[in-house]
Amino acid sequence: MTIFDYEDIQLIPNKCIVKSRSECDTSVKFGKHTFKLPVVPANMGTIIDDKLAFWLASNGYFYIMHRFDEENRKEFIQTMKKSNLISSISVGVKNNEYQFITELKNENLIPDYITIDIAHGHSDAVIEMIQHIKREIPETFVIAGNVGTPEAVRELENAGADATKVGIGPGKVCITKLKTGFGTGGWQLAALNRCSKVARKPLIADGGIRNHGDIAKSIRFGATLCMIGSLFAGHEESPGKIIIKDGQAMKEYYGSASEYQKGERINVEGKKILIPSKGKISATLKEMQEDLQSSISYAGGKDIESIRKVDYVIVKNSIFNGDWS
Ligand SMILES: NC(=O)C1=CN([C@@H]2O[C@H](COP(=O)(O)OP(=O)(O)OC[C@H]3O[C@@H](n4cnc5c(N)ncnc54)[C@H](OP(=O)(O)O)[C@@H]3O)[C@@H](O)[C@H]2O)C=CC1
Ligand SMILES: Nc1nc2c(ncn2[C@@H]2O[C@H](COP(=O)(O)O)[C@@H](O)[C@H]2O)c(=O)[nH]1
Repeated sequence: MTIFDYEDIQLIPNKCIVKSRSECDTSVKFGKHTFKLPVVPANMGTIIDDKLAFWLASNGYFYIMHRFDEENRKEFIQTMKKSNLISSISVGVKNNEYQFITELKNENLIPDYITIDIAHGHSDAVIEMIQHIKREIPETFVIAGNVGTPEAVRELENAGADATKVGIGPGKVCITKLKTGFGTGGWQLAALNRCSKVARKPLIADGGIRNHGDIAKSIRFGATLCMIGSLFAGHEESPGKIIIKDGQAMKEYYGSASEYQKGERINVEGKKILIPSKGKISATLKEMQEDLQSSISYAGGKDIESIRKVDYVIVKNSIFNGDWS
C-alpha cells in the first residue's frame, strides 16, 4: 500500500485548452442540485450557524448545518423551505434521533440532505440510521460517515447511503490519533484513494485540507466534495467567539468532540485553537474558485472532471520552494 498525504503529491499539468481561467467551470452536481464549488464548510459549531447556512444556500453553495442545536432543527428546515432554499441538516444515532426522523415525515418537513455525523461511522448504529431514514423519508439524500476504509464505504453504500464521508482524525482540531492511535491522519489522501477504488457513489473528503490546491488533489484521488473546517474558521460570519490575544483579534475554532462543544470532559477527541480574524467568507470562496479554475486549466480541461485523471508524482518531504514562508 503506497501511503501519502496532501503535501506529498503534485499533480502534473496537461496542455491548456482555455484562453482564460475564467472559462473553467468549478460547479459540481451533488444529489439533485448543482453547486458553485465542490466544497462544503464543516458541520461544526464554530464553522456554521443558521445565518451562514442561509447565506451559503442563497449564493449557490452547498452547506450542512451541524447537529448541536437539536431543538432548532425543524424551524431551520421550515425557514429554508419557505425561502425556496435547499435544506441540509445533520443527525446523530441516539434513540431520540429515530423519533426526530419520524416526526419530520409526519410533519412533512422533508430535508433535501441529511448527514449522519458520528466519529466512527463504520458501525451498525449508522447502518440502522441510514435504513431508518430511507424507510421513512426515501427522497432525502443521505450522507453517512465518517469512515476510513473501502469496506466501510461498501457497507454504508449497501445500506442505502447516497454518499460517504471519508476522514478519521485528519482534522486541524482533531486529537483522535493521539488519544486512540487510530485514523487516517497523516495519510488522508491515500485513504481517500483506497476508498475511491470501491465507491459507486460520491465520496466527501473530510479533514486535513490546508491549502486551496488540496481541493484539486482531493478530486484527483476520488472526492466529489471536500469538507473543510479550519480554512473556513475565523471569518466575520463564523460563529466562533472573538478573543483578543496580544492586541490581535482571533476567533475560536474547536472540535465537535472537544470539551467546549460537549460541555463535559468525556470521550474527548477534539481541541480548541485560535484562528486570526479573516474578513468575509465570500472573499475566501472567491479565491477558492479562482484557484480551482486555475487547477482545471493546468489539468488541461474546462471543468472539474478534467482533474480526475491527471498524472501525479509523490514527492515525499522534498518541497523546499513554493511554500508560504
Ligand atoms: N471525523 C473525525 O475524525 C471525528 C469527528 N468527530 C466529531 O465529533 C462529534 C462527536 O462524535 P461522536 O462521539 O461519534 O458522537 P456522539 O457523542 O453523538 O456519539 C454517537 C454515538 O456513537 C457512540 N460512539 C461514538 N464513538 C464510538 C466508538 N468509537 N465506538 C462505539 N460507539 C461509539 C456513542 O456512544 P458513547 O459516547 O457512549 O461511546 C453514541 O451513542 C461528531 O460531530 C463527529 O463528527 C469526533 C471524533 C473523530
Ligand atoms: N477527531 C476529531 N475530528 C473532528 C472533531 N471535530 C471535527 N472534526 C473533523 O474535522 C473536520 C475538519 O477538518 P479541518 O482539517 O478542515 O479543520 C470536520 O469536518 C470533522 O470531520 C473532533 O472533535 N475530533
